[in-house]
Amino acid sequence: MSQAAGNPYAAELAAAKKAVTLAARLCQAVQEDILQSGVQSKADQSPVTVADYGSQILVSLVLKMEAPASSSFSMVAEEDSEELRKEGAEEILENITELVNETIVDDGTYSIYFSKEGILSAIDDGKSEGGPSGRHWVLDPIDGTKGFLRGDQYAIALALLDEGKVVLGVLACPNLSLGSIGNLNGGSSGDQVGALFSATIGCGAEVESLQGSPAQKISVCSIDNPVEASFFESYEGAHSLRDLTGSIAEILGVQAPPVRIDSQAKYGALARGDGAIYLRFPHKGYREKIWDHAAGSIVVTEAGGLVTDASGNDLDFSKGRFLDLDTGIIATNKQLMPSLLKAVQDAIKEQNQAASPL
Ligand SMILES: Nc1ncnc2c1ncn2[C@@H]1O[C@H](COP(=O)(O)OS(=O)(=O)O)[C@@H](OP(=O)(O)O)[C@H]1O
Ligand SMILES: [Mg+2]
Ligand SMILES: [Mg+2]
Ligand SMILES: [Mg+2]
Repeated sequence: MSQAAGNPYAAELAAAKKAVTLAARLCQAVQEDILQSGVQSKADQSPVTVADYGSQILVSLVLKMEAPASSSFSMVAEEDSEELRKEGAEEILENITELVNETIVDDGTYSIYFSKEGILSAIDDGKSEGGPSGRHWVLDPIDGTKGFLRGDQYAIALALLDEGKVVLGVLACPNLSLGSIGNLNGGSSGDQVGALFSATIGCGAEVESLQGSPAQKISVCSIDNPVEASFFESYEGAHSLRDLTGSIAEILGVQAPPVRIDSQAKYGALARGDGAIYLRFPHKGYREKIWDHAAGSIVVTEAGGLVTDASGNDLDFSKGRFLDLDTGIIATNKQLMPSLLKAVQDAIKEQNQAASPL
C-alpha cells in the first residue's frame, strides 16, 4: 500500500512534506553562504541561528496554511524567541525577517509578509509542551547544527503526535545522497543529493528527492548475521560514548568501521538499508528531546525496523518535551535486535564493573 492510499493522515503528510521542503530551501541557501564566506565565519554561530529560526517559522507557516483545520494548532519545537527579544539581537532579527520573506516570495505559494513582531510570534508557535492527549507537531528546524556549520549532514525533522504516539514523520536531508552512503546497499543514484524521507503509521516509509521525484518504498536491511552488519553513530564524539559503542560492536563481531554522520539522517540511512544498526549513547546526565528522535524513529519503524532504549523499551513521546530515558537509544532490524540488546546489556555491565571493580 502506498502512503497516499487509505492514509488517515494523508493531508497532514502532504502539509508536512511541503513544510520541510520549503524550510530546506532556506537552510541550503544559508549553508551555501556560510561555506562561500570561508573559514572565518565558521566559528560564528549567527548564520546557523538565522537558519534555525527561519526554518522553524516556515514550517509553522506552511502547517498552519496547509494542514486541515483542527481545533487548535500545537507545536513542540526546539527554538523560542527569548534570545531574539534581547537587546543586541536587532541585526539578527532583521536578517531572519529578510530571509523568511525572501523565501516566501521566491516560492510564490503564499502572499504573506512577516513583520519583525510576526517573526517573533511565529517562532513562539513552537512553545507547546506536547503530552499524552491531542495532536502536536514536533519539530527540529535544523537537527545537526554542527554538521550544518561544517557543510555536512543535517536534517529538518518534523513529526506528528496523536494521543501521545508518533503517527507521521518527515525528514528532509538536503545533503544526503539519494544513493547509499553506507557499505551495504551498493548505491545507485549516487551523485544526486537531497533526500526526503516520510512515514505514516501503518502505511510504510518512503524516500523521494527533495527536488520532487516519485516516492519509493524503503525497508531496513535484512542482515541477520552481526558479523556482516555496520553501524551508524554521531559524528560528534561529545554526543555519544564511543568506548561503549566500540565494545558493543566488538561483542557483536561487527567488522566494518562505524559510519559517523550528523543528525537524524542516520535514521533515514538506516531505514533504507545503508547500514544495519544505529547506536546513540549520550554522556551521563544528557536528556534527550523528543524532536531529536520523533520523525527519525517512525521512519525506521515503518521501514520494518525497531527503535528502543537500551533496555528494549519503546520510546515514549508522550511525556512532554523530553524523552524519559537515560540509557541510550538503539535501532536495527527485527532479526538483529535480540543479539544487539544482549550485546548492549553485556557492554554496559562490563563498563560498570570496570568503573567499580568491587
Ligand atoms: N552532549 C550531547 N550529547 C548528546 N546529544 C547532544 C549533546 N549536545 C547536543 N546534542 C544533540 O545532538 C543533536 C545532533 O544530533 P547527533 O548527535 O545525531 O549528530 S552529531 O553527529 O552529534 O552532530 C543535537 O541536535 P541539534 O541541537 O538540533 O543540532 C542536540 O540535540
Ligand atoms: Mg536536534
Ligand atoms: Mg536543532
Ligand atoms: Mg540545538
